[in-house]
Amino acid sequence: HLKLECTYFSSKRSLCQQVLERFDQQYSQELGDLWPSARAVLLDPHSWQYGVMLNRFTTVTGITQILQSQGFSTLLPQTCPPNDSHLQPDSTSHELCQDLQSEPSLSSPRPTLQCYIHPYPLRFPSQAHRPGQLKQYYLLNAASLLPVLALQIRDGEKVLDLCSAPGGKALAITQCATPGNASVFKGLCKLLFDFIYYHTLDYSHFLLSLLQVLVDAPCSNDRSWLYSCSSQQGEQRLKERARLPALQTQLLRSALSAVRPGGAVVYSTCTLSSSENCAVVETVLNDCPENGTSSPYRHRLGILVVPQLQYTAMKILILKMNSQCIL
Ligand SMILES: C[S@@+](CC[C@H](N)C(=O)[O-])C[C@H]1O[C@@H](n2cnc3c(N)ncnc32)[C@H](O)[C@@H]1O
Repeated sequence: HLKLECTYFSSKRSLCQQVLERFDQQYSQELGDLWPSARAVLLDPHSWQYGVMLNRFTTVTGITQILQSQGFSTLLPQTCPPNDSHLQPDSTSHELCQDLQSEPSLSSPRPTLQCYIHPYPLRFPSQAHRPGQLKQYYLLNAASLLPVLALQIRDGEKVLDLCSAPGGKALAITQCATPGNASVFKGLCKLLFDFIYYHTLDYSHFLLSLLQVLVDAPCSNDRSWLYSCSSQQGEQRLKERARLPALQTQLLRSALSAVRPGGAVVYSTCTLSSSENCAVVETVLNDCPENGTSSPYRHRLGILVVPQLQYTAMKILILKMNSQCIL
C-alpha cells in the first residue's frame, strides 16, 4: 500500500571532517566557483533529490496521478518539443530527443524510462518489499539515469553492466528495451534486490561480443563518504581513494576488450574527482595511438553533473547530453 503523503528526508548523519577538508582542498581547485554551491548541497541531506522510476513490468495504476498531484513531473520528455523550444538550444538536443522517443527501425515506439522528479527535495515514500511481488517504482538519484541513457540501448542488444551491485542502473536498463524473454527480466529485477554480484577484473571472456558495456566503477562516492564514518575510517578511505584510479583504469580496459567494433562503453562514477573521471578515460585513450592529442574525443571526455539546487538543470542536461556539456 502506498503511503499517500510525501515526507521530507530526515536522518541523523555524522559528518567526517577529514573527508570534508580533503574535498575542500581538491574541489575548490578543480571546480572553482561551482564548489561552494555543490558543497552546500552535499552538506544538506534535506536538499538531496530523488527521482521516482516507475517499473514497467508491473501495473502502475494510480501512481502517476498521485505523483502529478504531489507536483512531480516527468524527467524525460514524453513527446519531443518543437525545434525552437527553449529547452533544446541546439539541433543535437532535438535529434537526441527523437532518438530517445522512438526506434526508427521498429513499428512501435521504443519504451522510455519513466522517471518523475519534484522541483523541491520532497521525498516520495519508498515501497516496502512484498514477498513474491515486484516493486511498482524505485527511488534513485535522477543523475544515475544519465549513464543508462548514454548507452542508447535498443531491443535485442546484449548489455554488460560490469559493476552492477546493488543494481540501480541494471534496473534502469531493464526499463529501456523490450526484453526477448520477459520472465528473465522479471527474475533479474527480483535478483537485483538480493545484491548478487561477483568480483573479477577480467571480462575478456566476453571478447568482442557485446554491443554495450556500462562501467559504473567503484569510486570514492562523495556523498556517502562524507558521512557515517569515524576519523579512523575517514583516514582509511582517503588512502583507498589514491588506489582507485588504477582499479578503474583496469575495469575500463577490460570493458573495451569485451565490446565489439561499433559498440559503446559508458564509464561513470559518483564522484566529482577528476582523477577518477577524465584522468581514467584519458589514461585508457592514451593506450590507443589513434587517439592522439588532436582526436575529437579529447574535447568530449564526458559530462560532470555538479549538484545544484535547481532541478531544471537536470532536464536541460538530459536534452543536451549528446553534446559537450560541463555544468
Ligand atoms: C558504484 S557501485 C555500482 C553501482 C551500481 N551500478 C548501481 O547502479 O547500483 C560499484 C560497484 O562495483 C563493485 N566492484 C568492485 N570491484 C569490482 C570488480 N572488479 N568487478 C565488478 N564489480 C566490482 C563494488 O562492489 C560496487 O558494488
